Amino acid sequence: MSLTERYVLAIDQGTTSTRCIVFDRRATVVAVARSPLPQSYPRPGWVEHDAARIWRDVRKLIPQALREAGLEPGQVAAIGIANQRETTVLWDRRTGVPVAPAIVWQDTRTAGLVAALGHGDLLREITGLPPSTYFSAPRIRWLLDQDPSLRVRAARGEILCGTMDTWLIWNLTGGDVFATDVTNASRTQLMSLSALDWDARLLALYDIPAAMLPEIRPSSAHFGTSFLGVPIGAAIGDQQAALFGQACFDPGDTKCTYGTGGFLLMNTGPRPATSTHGLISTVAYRIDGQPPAYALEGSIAIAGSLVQWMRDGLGLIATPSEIETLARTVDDNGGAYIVPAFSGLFAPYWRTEARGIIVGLTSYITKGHLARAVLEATAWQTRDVVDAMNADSGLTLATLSVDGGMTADNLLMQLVADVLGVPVERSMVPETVSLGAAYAAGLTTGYWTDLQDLRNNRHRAGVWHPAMPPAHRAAEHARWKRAVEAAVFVSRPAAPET
Ligand SMILES: Nc1ncnc2c1ncn2[C@@H]1O[C@H](COP(=O)(O)OP(=O)(O)O)[C@@H](O)[C@H]1O
Ligand SMILES: O=P(O)(O)OC[C@H](O)CO
Repeated sequence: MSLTERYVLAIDQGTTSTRCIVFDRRATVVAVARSPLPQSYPRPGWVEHDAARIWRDVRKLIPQALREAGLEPGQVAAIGIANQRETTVLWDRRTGVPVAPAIVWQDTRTAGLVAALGHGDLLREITGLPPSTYFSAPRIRWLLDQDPSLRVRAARGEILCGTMDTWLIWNLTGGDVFATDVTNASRTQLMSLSALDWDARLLALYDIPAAMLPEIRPSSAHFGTSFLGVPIGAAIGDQQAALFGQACFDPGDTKCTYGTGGFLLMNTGPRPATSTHGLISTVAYRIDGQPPAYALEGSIAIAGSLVQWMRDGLGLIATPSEIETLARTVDDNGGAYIVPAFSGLFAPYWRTEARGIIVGLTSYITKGHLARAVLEATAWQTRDVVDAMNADSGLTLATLSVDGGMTADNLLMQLVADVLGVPVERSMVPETVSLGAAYAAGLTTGYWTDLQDLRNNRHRAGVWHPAMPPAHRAAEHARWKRAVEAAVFVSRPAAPET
């Protein structure tokens, strides 16, 4: 069979679901198999996943996706893995059984540990990341602290540690390959962003034995052979995978994935950028044999979840898509602004203590104005991150590539273009995370030749051009900024993890 008749299978192991998607050479989705992933909240601030279930789901979904596509394993050229980042599991090398539930990236149980650890400047300098419960290292430390015998066994290499990519690779290869990729490793807070290797100073600071950590490989590289006999050609963090799937290969190329939250990444080229404006400096991807590409990242905590709150908390809409219909009943926000700092403000503010507010209320305000303010809040939060990206990178955003469930909202897309003053382009393939993993895997095995081959696959489902007069944009921006100040003003005392 010729190479062009084959397919690539991507695994997208996300926070709320696991998906297996089969793509053809033109990046068309041929089949999708998915399974929801329950989250456990055993205590306030704790969020856990059952890692054994995640593996069982993947084990089941791969054949399911192949069946749906009508394919034999021999027709699959490569498997690529994209995964929720930072979520961490420890397991016994001999039995393959996790020693505890996986601790999810949203979990804040390590707040006290992070505050006590200090060394914020050192962490930022080596890893590009601020001290936070968000990253893996505090979780590994916390797990090892629960049982002193674990640290001893980890030092002997009997207990292994990994993010979901590592866990899946280890299981897919029957325990043969214990490896992660640079993007996932860059979110552990144990890897040097410039050396792209585990950093001895950080391992000492966190008291984590090197023997329990996987080998770090490029994102697009060989990760062994899966149980199907198909090579695993990539592992890459899901937000970086979306950047790759959007073909953001050049410095300045930027994407935003609008789902529950919003994740913006800007490709900053072959050297790490230093952020002085509240962004994370991270690895975008690395293709085997090539220099790495770095990225600046800004996360918006509340985007689509504000729409969910309008539905579930306020009962103003019955489905997310109704937010657009409601917002279109008015011409503007009527002077109302919503700052959705439900769990503080993320990038670029990092004000954990801020709380959500609605300002500008008069008896003129209707639910239509509130719906409009909900969508505008996502647009202005995007603007805040983009301003920080332009300032930190010295580059200027030319267009924003977007994907994710919330991009179904055409009014939101127009508002984002309006407040940024640049075009917004929605990708034809909504599953950009999976596509990025497929691309990276297909490059490894020669299914796709090079980045140009991937660029040729890029098609836009829609483009929105800025239509807001600049003076109006500037005035609205100033009012949004004052609303953000008010959200910080109504703050609660700072939580220790900041
Ligand atoms: N038409 C819409 N307008 C606004 N928000 C929407 C619309 N459709 C979905 N959403 C929001 O998008 C989110 C789901 O997007 P998705 O990419 O599936 O998220 P995730 O991957 O984070 O679970 C939900 O928070 C939902 O409220
Ligand atoms: O699984 P998602 O899409 O919510 O992404 C999670 C992020 O990788 C967390 O950093």
